[in-house]
Parts: sequence; structure tokens; C-alpha cells
Amino acid sequence: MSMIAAFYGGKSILITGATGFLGKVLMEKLFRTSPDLKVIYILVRPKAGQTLQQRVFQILNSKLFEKVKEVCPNVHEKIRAISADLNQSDFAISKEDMQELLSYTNIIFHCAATVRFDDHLRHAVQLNVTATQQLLLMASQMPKLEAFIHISTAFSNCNLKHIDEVIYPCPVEPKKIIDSMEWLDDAIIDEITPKLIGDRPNTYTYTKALGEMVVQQESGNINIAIIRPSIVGATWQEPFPGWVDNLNGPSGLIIAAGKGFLRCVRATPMAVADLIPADTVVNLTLAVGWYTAVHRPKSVLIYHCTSGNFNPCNWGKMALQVLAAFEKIPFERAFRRPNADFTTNSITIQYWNAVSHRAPAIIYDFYLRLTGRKPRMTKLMNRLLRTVSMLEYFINRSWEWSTDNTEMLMSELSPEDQRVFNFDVRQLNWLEYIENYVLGVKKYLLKEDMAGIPKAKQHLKRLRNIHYLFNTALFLIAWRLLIARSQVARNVWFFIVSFCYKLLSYFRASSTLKV
Ligand SMILES: CCCCCCCCCCCCCCCCCCCCCCCCCCCCCC(=O)SCCNC(=O)CCNC(=O)[C@H](O)C(C)(C)COP(=O)(O)OP(=O)(O)OC[C@H]1O[C@@H](n2cnc3c(N)ncnc32)[C@H](O)[C@@H]1OP(=O)(O)O
Ligand SMILES: NC(=O)C1=CN([C@@H]2O[C@H](COP(=O)(O)OP(=O)(O)OC[C@H]3O[C@@H](n4cnc5c(N)ncnc54)[C@H](OP(=O)(O)O)[C@@H]3O)[C@@H](O)[C@H]2O)C=CC1
Repeated sequence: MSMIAAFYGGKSILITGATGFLGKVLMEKLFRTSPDLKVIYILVRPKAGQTLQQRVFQILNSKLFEKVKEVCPNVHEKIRAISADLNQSDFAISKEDMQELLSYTNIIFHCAATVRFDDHLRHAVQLNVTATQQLLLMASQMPKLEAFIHISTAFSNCNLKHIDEVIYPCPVEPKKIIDSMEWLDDAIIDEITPKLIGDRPNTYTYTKALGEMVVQQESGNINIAIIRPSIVGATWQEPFPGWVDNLNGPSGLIIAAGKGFLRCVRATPMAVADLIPADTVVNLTLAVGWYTAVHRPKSVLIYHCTSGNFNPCNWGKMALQVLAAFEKIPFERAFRRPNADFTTNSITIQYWNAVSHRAPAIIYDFYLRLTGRKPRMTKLMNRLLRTVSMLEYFINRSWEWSTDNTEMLMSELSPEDQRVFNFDVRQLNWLEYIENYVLGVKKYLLKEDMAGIPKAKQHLKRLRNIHYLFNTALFLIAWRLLIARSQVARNVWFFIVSFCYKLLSYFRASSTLKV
């Protein structure tokens, strides 16, 4: 019997960010392995014209929850969606709901965050720092609370090369930042943002670091732990391989590459691609929840959830694996054939962006205009290149994360728990994982039918022929223009033609002699 699964039995669990990518996988695993848990409270905001109930209904009816419904048929009775907006004071939770949360919650998993790299500092601070502070205040009033698990990111200290499982202080205290956001206007915040984030690449990593400081400062008597996952990718094994439901991290780029929009990037092939499957993060998170509640460590323990030091794979190798997966599982209606060129040179990437990305987009838009349709490719390409430029920081560097706490926890688990809550990525086969990832992107993000694969392969063949034809025509035109203008080019051309002619005569003569 799994001790961790048994631990969550009968518990009231509060999850923030349960409608997000990681939150859903966390909720699914909890219901599947501990169907006898009492209730999961989720803080949800109404969104895109959907009520809370509609949002919960949509989640429970997704493919992700198919297995859960078998082991926990009354799952919908065990989810209690609470209307909340983490941007509001007291999260805009009603008095009755707040009272219920304070009275019964045993465990908190704090997953909610803004993960946008370019979010305005005010908003990023509100969600990633102030909301964390407010949640800790709530937690301090919960008599039955056993553990508070905060999800941060391995990149909260990406300004360092070697990162230990400790909290590194930021120069300006989080409380001062929170206060200043209340009275500074947007223009001033914009001006001071680069100074505040310093050598971090964006407001996301900076505010996640501030969030960790808040956790440490406000921990009081609460049993707290912090999980720092690296780049979270599709599920590896559970509930099934390849599940993914948003474009963050590599998923959007896999689409862009598979559809042939993105063919080259400024990336370092040898840099470590520290991807971590979502189910691995969730397994570690649940194990940490159990360990923190049962063993009550004296200080806030931090757990790195990374793959680099256990089972490293670099971007170069990963891109080749992605390309190999596209051969087997092509995406429908690709714009161009997938390709993966890497350069670290900023001039080369400018050239490639012009020739390989912008020029085909402009030509395609010209074709759309000619055929009476609205041009859209140039706009799409510009947005894609902007996105890629924001990810460049992470694909041109390698980091070392120490994993002493994570390894310690692994050794504390019983063999059964190590199996049920597996977070040992040494067992991960990257080739297999990437293939399932690409399959998952095709099925769950693009919603493409597997039956369309032969047609997609045909389409790629056609694109390859068009590519060869186009290049040959371009070469002949360029050469013809050159010959018309340059004596040297003409001499080279006549030399090549006469050389080929002589070679042909020689072979013809020697074959006649043999006969
Ligand atoms: C698995 C291996 C990968 C290999 C890739 C394929 C290789 C094949 C060969 C290809 C050729 C070369 C490619 C090689 C690629 C090399 C490897 C790249 C791997 C990618 C590495 C990712 C690194 C991530 C680092 C993360 C570190 C921190 C991790 C965390 O803690 S948090 C989670 C990370 N957060 C995010 O990812 C959020 C990022 N997104 C944003 O911040 C914003 O969306 C934005 C980029 C600023 C854009 O904002 P906008 O206001 O412009 O609008 P919007 O958000 O509505 O989106 C605009 C359109 O762009 C689409 N989109 C959004 N995100 C992505 C994305 N990550 N990739 C691609 N496209 C994205 C969005 O859908 C919109 O589309 P539209 O509606 O059609 O306009
Ligand atoms: N994905 C990744 O690569 C990594 C993620 N992480 C961390 O993991 C955690 C989860 O990330 P992930 O699941 O990928 O992110 P998502 O963007 O998928 O989910 C974010 C969640 O936060 C909720 N949320 C955002 N704003 C509010 C608000 N004002 N009120 C209530 N809820 C809100 C969202 O709700 P709604 O559905 O209403 O928008 C959603 O449920 C984050 O803390 C992130 O920093 C760490 C490392 C890597």
C-alpha cells in the first residue's frame, strides 16, 4: 500500500491554479491515487463567458480525467470550486467560503501564477508575490493545516549558473516592492523595471524569486516546502503519455516547427535542455506534501525538479529527435517542410530570419492577396519571432541545479511509493518521450486525426518537390543574370560546360572500347 496515497485519504486539499496545465495533472493524480480524499477545494475565476461550474465540467469531461472517472465515479462531488480572483483583496472569496476554507483545509498546493514572460511588473507582482503573501496569511489562520506546498520555478535564480536548494535574496525586499506597486504609476514602473529585474531576463523569473522570499519570510509556524520545476513538458507516463494542453514552453515551438513556420533559431545545440515531464513534477509535489506534513522539517525545504543532472539531453539532440518524430507523425497542412538549424551568431540569425522566415511569409501573403484573400502570414511570423526571441535566453545557456533534497526524498520513499509517485527521471527515454510529446501536441493541442497522417506525408513530399524546383529555378535565374553581367562568370561557365562535355566524351569512348 502506498503511504503517500493513504496520507491524502480523508484530507481536504486546497489547490490554486487548478485550471492550469500543472494544476489539472495534480488534481487528476490525487483523485486517481487517493479516491477516498475528502474534498479538493479549487480557487477558480469565471473566464471567457464560462461560469465556475462550466469550467469544472469541462475539465472533468476532458480525456485527462477518463481514468479518474473509473476509480472515483463521484469525482464531481469531491471538487468544490470556489469563486476567487487572486488579483483581488481576500481573493474576492465570499465570507462563507472563506470560513469553510479556513476551518477544514489540511494541505495547500499553490500553483497559480502568471507565467507570461512579458507581463507588466505590477500584474506579475500582484499574482506571483502579493497573492502568495495573502495565501500564507490565510494559511496561518487554518487550524488543521498540515503542509503548504509552493510551486516556484528552477529559473527563479537564472541569473546564477549553479543553483543550490536555498532561497537567494533579491536586493530590494518584496514588501517594499509590493508597497511601491500600490502608489507608483505605470510609466514609472516601466522605467524602473529593468533596474529591478537586474540580470534576470523577465518579470516572471524576478517575481517568482520575490515570491520565494515572501514564502520564507512569512512561513511562521506553517510547514512549508518549495518545488522548483525546470521547463515543464507533456506527461511522460501518467495518466497517459504525451498529454499537454497549452502552448507554453516547448509545446508552441513544436507546433511552429512541425508546421514549418519555424526552421531556424538562435540556440546553442550543446546547452542542456532541462525539460521535465508534468507528471514527474506532480509526483514529486505529492511526495513533498506527504513528507512536509509527516516529518515537519524545521526550515523551508526547497526541491529542484530538473532533469539535467540525472539524465541530460541537449537542445541539438532534442531538435533532431523532434524532427525524427515529425517524419513519423507529420502535422497537417504544413506551410513548409520542418527543419532545425541552430546558430549562435546574431548576424546569421538575422539573415535566416529574413530568408527562411520573413521572405516565405511575404511571398505567401502576396499569393493570398492575388487570390483575393486576407494576408495573415507576415503578422503571424512576426509574433512567432517575438515569442522565440523571448525564449532565446533559455536555449542558449546551461544551469546546474543541486538536487540533494530531491534525492534525499527519493531515498525516504518505500519501494511502492517510488513506483506510484515516480520522480526518477533517470528512467526516462528521451527519444520515446519526445515522440509521445509530438503525438500529444498533434492530438490534444492541434486536435488532428491520426487517420490524416498519410495525407500529411503526401503534402510534405509535395512541399519537398516545390522546394527543389524553387531552388533550381532561383539558381538558374541568378546564374543567368551573373553570366550576362560578368566576363569571369562567363569564363567559368564555359570552362564547366567544356569540362563536362570532355568527361562525357571520355566515358562514351571508354565504354565503346570495352565493347
Ligand atoms: C521539446 C523540444 C523542443 C524542440 C523544438 C522543436 C525543434 C524542431 C526544430 C525547430 C527549429 C528550430 C527550433 C528549435 C527550438 C529549440 C528549442 C526550443 C525549446 C523551447 C524552450 C522553451 C524554453 C522555455 C523556458 C521556460 C523557462 C521558465 C519555465 C517556467 O517557469 S514558466 C512557463 C514558461 N512560460 C511560458 O512559456 C510563457 C511564454 N509565453 C509568453 O510569455 C507569451 O505568450 C508571449 C510569448 C510573450 C507572447 O505574448 P503575446 O501577448 O504576443 O500573445 P499571446 O500570449 O496571446 O500569444 C501570441 C501567439 O503566440 C502563441 N504562443 C504563445 N506562447 C508560445 C510559445 N511558447 N511558443 C510558440 N507560440 C506561442 C500564442 O498561441 C499566440 O498565437 P496566435 O493566437 O496564433 O497569435
Ligand atoms: N509550465 C512551466 O513550464 C513551468 C511552470 N512553473 C510553475 O508552475 C505553476 C503552474 O504553472 P502552469 O500550470 O504551467 O501555468 P498555467 O498558466 O497553465 O496556469 C496558471 C494557473 O493560475 C491561475 N490564475 C492565474 N491568474 C489567476 C487569478 N487572478 N485568479 C485565480 N487564478 C489565477 C490560472 O487560472 P485561469 O485558468 O483562470 O487562467 C491557472 O489555473 C506556476 O506557479 C509556474 O510558475 C514552474 C516551472 C515551469
